[in-house]
Amino acid sequence: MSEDYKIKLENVTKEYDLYQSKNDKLKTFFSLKKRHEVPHFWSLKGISLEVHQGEALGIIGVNGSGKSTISNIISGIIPQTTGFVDVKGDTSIVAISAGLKWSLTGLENIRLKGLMQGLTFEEIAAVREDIIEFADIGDFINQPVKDYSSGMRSRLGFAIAVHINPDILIIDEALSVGDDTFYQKCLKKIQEFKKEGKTIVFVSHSLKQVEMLCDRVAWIHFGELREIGDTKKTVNDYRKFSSDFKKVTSAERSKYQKDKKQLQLDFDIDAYEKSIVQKEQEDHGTSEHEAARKVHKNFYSEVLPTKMTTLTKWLIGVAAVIMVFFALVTVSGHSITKSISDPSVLMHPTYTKTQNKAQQFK
Ligand SMILES: Nc1ncnc2c1ncn2[C@@H]1O[C@H](COP(=O)(O)OP(=O)(O)OP(=O)(O)O)[C@@H](O)[C@H]1O
Repeated sequence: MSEDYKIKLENVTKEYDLYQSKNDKLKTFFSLKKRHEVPHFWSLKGISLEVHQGEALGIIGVNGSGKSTISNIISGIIPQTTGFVDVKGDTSIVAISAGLKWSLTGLENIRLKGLMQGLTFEEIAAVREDIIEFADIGDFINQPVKDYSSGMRSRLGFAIAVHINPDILIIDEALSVGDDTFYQKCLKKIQEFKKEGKTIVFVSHSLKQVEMLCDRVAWIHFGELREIGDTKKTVNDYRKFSSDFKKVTSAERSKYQKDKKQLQLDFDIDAYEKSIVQKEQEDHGTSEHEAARKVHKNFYSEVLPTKMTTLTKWLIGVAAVIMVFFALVTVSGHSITKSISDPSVLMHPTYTKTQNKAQQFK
């Protein structure tokens, strides 16, 4: 892979823990046992791809294959579990389900997204009218977004995203709602973006839209990159898979999906890391130790731990015990040395001076 990229993903995985309830989540968080007891699902099983400046990359795949997970990782909405992610520039995501704050009005959302993108108040004011005109939602701009129809939300989300001037535009199923006039307006805007040399990631189930807009396409299949390359070839291969899949019996279809999902449940991250180490050794002739060190660094250095390690849990436990001890020492009125030599005194507080005096006059 070259360094001349706008977006780079290398061996990216995403794991979700499948907790039965919030209680289970809390228990696992504080548990000192290994968390392997919780079933977990690997939404991405190691994705590597690059998107270049001025390129429009389409992402296609069946429902639940991991397309939105990828677009959300690129946008910085969710972190990857392992792997290297580098995005050079400001991203703006347009997704049916992401971006807008429902309790705020349309106008407040324009301000919020503008500020989040790093625009000044003057810059926001300069594009505000264009956004309102593009979104075409009339007086609703002063209403909370929760009162909008899904089409209105989508129009506003798209209008904001394309007017706050991002380097990278990520469009996740945003064109599937809204009427034809708005759709044509969006297509025109995306084409303008392309002409300006901006980078686009386009997630869609509409193969026609993908063919019209994308220079290359990545086909994601049950968490894996099944194919990436020329739009026509990749889309045709995907069409062939879909039509072949429709021809088999529904029992065969369910079995195929069930088996694929099972592989996502059984995915072994350590074995995957080892396979990358092996490839690194073969490709660069490095020693196993050196390859393992390099791969491990790229695999985990980017990722903030989302779970407490056992050591952290122990340290928090010890800190809690010390805090409780000092609280009891203070309340009991005994000295620290006495409390350490005979902790049972903590259960028998000393009398205060006033109480002692009161005792004398009894
Ligand atoms: N928060 C979560 N917890 C558990 N599993 C999740 C979570 N978010 C996504 N998943 C699972 O990860 C897999 C990929 O989801 P994702 O939304 O990325 O797929 P998709 O290709 O965008 O699907 P669609 O085409 O239906 O939008 C799915 O099996 C989904 O159930």
